[in-house]
Amino acid sequence: MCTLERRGDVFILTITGGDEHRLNPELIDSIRVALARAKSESTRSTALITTAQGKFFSNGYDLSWALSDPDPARLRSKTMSKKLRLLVEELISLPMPTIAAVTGHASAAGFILALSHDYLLMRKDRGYLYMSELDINYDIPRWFVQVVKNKIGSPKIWRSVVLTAAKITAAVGVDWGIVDSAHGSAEETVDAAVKLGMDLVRRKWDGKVYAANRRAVLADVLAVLGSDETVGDSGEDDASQSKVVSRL
Ligand SMILES: CCCCCCCCCCCCC/C=C/C(=O)SCCNC(=O)CCNC(=O)[C@H](O)C(C)(C)COP(=O)(O)OP(=O)(O)OC[C@H]1O[C@@H](n2cnc3c(N)ncnc32)[C@H](O)[C@@H]1OP(=O)(O)O
Repeated sequence: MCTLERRGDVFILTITGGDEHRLNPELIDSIRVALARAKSESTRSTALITTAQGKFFSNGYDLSWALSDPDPARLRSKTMSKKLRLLVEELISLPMPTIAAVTGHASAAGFILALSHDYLLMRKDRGYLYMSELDINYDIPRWFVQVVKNKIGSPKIWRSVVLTAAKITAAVGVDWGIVDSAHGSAEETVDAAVKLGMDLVRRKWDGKVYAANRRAVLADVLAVLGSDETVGDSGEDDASQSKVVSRL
């Protein structure tokens, strides 16, 4: 699950445990509760850092949980997708700057979670940013692509990220304009994130204005997030399931 601590004027949301931090409803809700608490305690001088314990930031959706869905209507995958979209919208609407301190692998939905922060700092000694859908035979959701396009400036990099499923190290991420800065270890990454957060809170921006302006910058993502993208008809065979679930 996750914890929320306050270090001076910076909130640190940590996804805890040594597992893959797969994004299922339980973990997503735990993160959302922490965000709501940070929001309730926010002032003109606060910032949020999201990080994780272990070798994963988040290895993406909890596919085994979703695939074990007894409901032919695939309610589990719809629930997982809807909750992640709510979480991303809440991050985009948070009245304070947000920083992802990526201290481990961030795959697919986990990569999207990291990208949904204003800043992305990453350890350079290990960890990949990895949009893995092509490698695991799933169509990428349109809203994932919208996040990639909003956050990454070059169509050639979109192609590398989505159409080659590149395993992107921090150094390459800096090169490609995805990672703001690369650091020697998980601890150094979090320390750098705290320093960045403290620098940002010194500007004493009005959180409501910050959130409104971020929503304007990410209006294209919000527009796609909100559209009711549901899974297609049930009962399709495995081969076509990726088509079925591609609109999650
Ligand atoms: C059918 C109806 C129901 C539908 C059900 C589905 C519902 C959901 C629909 C999906 C919709 C599409 C959208 C999908 C979203 C998702 O999130 S789906 C899930 C996505 N997740 C994944 O695909 C998992 C991907 N992860 C991995 O493949 C691996 O975990 C990893 C990221 C590649 C890491 O590998 P791992 O072995 O786990 O870890 P490590 O041992 O740390 O690393 C492997 C080797 O790499 C070396 N390494 C690590 N970092 C670096 C670095 N920065 N630089 C260089 N090398 C590095 C590391 O040392 C290891 O090397 P070796 O020791 O030599 O192996």
